[in-house]
Amino acid sequence: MAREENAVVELTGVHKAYDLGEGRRVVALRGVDLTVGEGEFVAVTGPSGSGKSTLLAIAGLLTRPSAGEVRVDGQRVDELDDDARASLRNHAFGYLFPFAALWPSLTALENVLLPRVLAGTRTTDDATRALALLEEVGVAHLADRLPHQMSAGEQRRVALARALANRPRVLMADEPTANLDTDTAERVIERLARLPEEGTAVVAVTHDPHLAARADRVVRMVAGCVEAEG
Ligand SMILES: Nc1ncnc2c1ncn2[C@@H]1O[C@H](COP(=O)(O)OP(=O)(O)OP(=O)(O)O)[C@@H](O)[C@H]1O
Repeated sequence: MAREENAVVELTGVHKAYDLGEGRRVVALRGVDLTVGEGEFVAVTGPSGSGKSTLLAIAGLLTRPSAGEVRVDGQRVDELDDDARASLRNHAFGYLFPFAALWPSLTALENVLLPRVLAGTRTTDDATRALALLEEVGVAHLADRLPHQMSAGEQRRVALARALANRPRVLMADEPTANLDTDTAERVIERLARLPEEGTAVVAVTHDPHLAARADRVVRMVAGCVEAEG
């Protein structure tokens, strides 16, 4: 298959089977091709169990495919060792899940700074930028709060700020608006929609038509295959 020049993440012929033990397995992906271009916003939709989260986990280097190829900036990454994949995750990817998963003993600001510490790339203006990221999603006034001192929606906004701390090449978002009130969901969608112009591509698994409507491309999964793109 011809490779696109500006592709950030490329999946080619990706299969994924989960082993349930005793010889049983579930086939989650059946030969998926997906290309995410630089600064592109891709929404992934489809019924429950169709393989959306598995696709996101493989494209985000959180899971290895059973077969097929995964490339980041043109380089094969499915066969890299765990350390190299972890380093790439820290430097090139941001992640957003339907739960905030903040570090409970760190304040909101410290949570946003954490990816910089983990990537070993901290600079003196990080705190200013972290505060600006919190400001963009309307929670800068909570910078000193611990996660348990914030509402679930506030924690999710802190998690979005944290996902952007390393200026990722790609943000992998799994149901980023699930269980959020309308205002918070709208705020999250607006922030995601601005990322492409900042050079960050977005892959968002979603059931939310408001979010899908803002994407450059909608990929629909059915039974482990990409059904259609629109
Ligand atoms: N860790 C796992 N072990 C075994 N089977 C799994 C595992 N994760 C997912 N599966 C199975 O793989 C298939 C695809 O699951 P996946 O979570 O990717 O679907 P999805 O489209 O994201 O679903 P949903 O919209 O319900 O979150 C399903 O049949 C699921 O039961």
